[in-house]
Amino acid sequence: MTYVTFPLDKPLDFAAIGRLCIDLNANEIHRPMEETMTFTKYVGGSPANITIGMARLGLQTAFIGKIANDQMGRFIEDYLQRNRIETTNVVTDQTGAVTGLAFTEIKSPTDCSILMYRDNAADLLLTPAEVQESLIARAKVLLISGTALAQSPSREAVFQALSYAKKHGAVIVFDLDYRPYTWKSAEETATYYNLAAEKCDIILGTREEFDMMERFETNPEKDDRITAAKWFDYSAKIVIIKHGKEGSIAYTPDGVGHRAKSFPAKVVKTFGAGDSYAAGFIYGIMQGWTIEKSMEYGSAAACIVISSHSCSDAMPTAAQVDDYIERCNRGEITAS
Ligand SMILES: Nc1ncnc2c1ncn2[C@@H]1O[C@H](COP(=O)(O)OP(=O)(O)O)[C@@H](O)[C@H]1O
Ligand SMILES: O=C(O)C[C@@H](O)[C@H](O)C(=O)COP(=O)(O)O
Repeated sequence: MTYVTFPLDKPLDFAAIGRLCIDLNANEIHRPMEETMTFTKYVGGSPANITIGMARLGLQTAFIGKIANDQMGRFIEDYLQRNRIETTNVVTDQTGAVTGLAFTEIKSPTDCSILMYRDNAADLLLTPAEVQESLIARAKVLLISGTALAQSPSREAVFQALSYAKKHGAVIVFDLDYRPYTWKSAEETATYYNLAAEKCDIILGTREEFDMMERFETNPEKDDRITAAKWFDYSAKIVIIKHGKEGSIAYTPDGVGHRAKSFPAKVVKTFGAGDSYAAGFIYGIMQGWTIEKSMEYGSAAACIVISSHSCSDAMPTAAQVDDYIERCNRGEITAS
């Protein structure tokens, strides 16, 4: 059964809009941030990670965003280009804004946290006029990520991108990517998330992210089926609710709840799971695979990333995902 139809005549497989940042991941793991002395620098930002994931899987990709006019901004642009990601709509800020930083603390395979430095971050300064309609017109898929809705003018830039995507028939994916510290109030957050979600074909988020969106609704049992059903009255064809290690469930308008097996992983850190899962899942759906097979692919990609030190740099190729699945099926990989 096909739930989403992609405009196959378009040359660009995937475009994402939003945050381009830096991850500084603790080198000394299994200790708190207070005792961590050194970090390794990677490109970060959830939509950037997903785009890197899609490029590694062999797709034609582009990014729409704004970088700081500094060494960090140039590092990000160079990394995207080395990964064959089109940067014609990566705009350089001219106001002195800086690159957002995410310092990660890896206390244990299950206890990780992120300290974000996002004052005057360049990515939130992308304006609607800077979003290239011609790029979105070429794309089969546009991915938006919730954090870009947190402030103007990036919020308006995302809504402008959504309107171009609708006009030109791109499939729209919404990764909720809710980072509370970027927002002023819970009411504002829920309002803009709901307005954006109405326009999207595929919505992916954790149970906690959907809880935030249901602030003005009644779902006392936090029932995934009730959560998903709302969006089928708008544009959604697939709604995925993620439950960490327990796996995820994908709902479709026919009322089916699709589940897929998850895989064991030797976990180094928990973050990066959602981004790699999104890349693997969207890739699978774009290949015309079933929802279950696509979810399985996303889960395997997630296992590879959480077993590694980085998020972006660890994004697997298709051969690496296939190999991981085969090794799991042969019982060669066990959980940590
Ligand atoms: N510890 C784990 N072991 C195996 N797979 C995992 C683990 N944690 C996450 N995953 C996989 O990654 C997917 C997304 O993870 P999740 O933690 O829900 O997202 P996010 O990183 O956005 O919070 C899960 O549905 C699951 O397939
Ligand atoms: O999104 C960020 O700004 C930080 C990411 O690069 C990061 O490492 C991360 O948190 C990944 O998020 P997840 O995939 O939702 O766990």
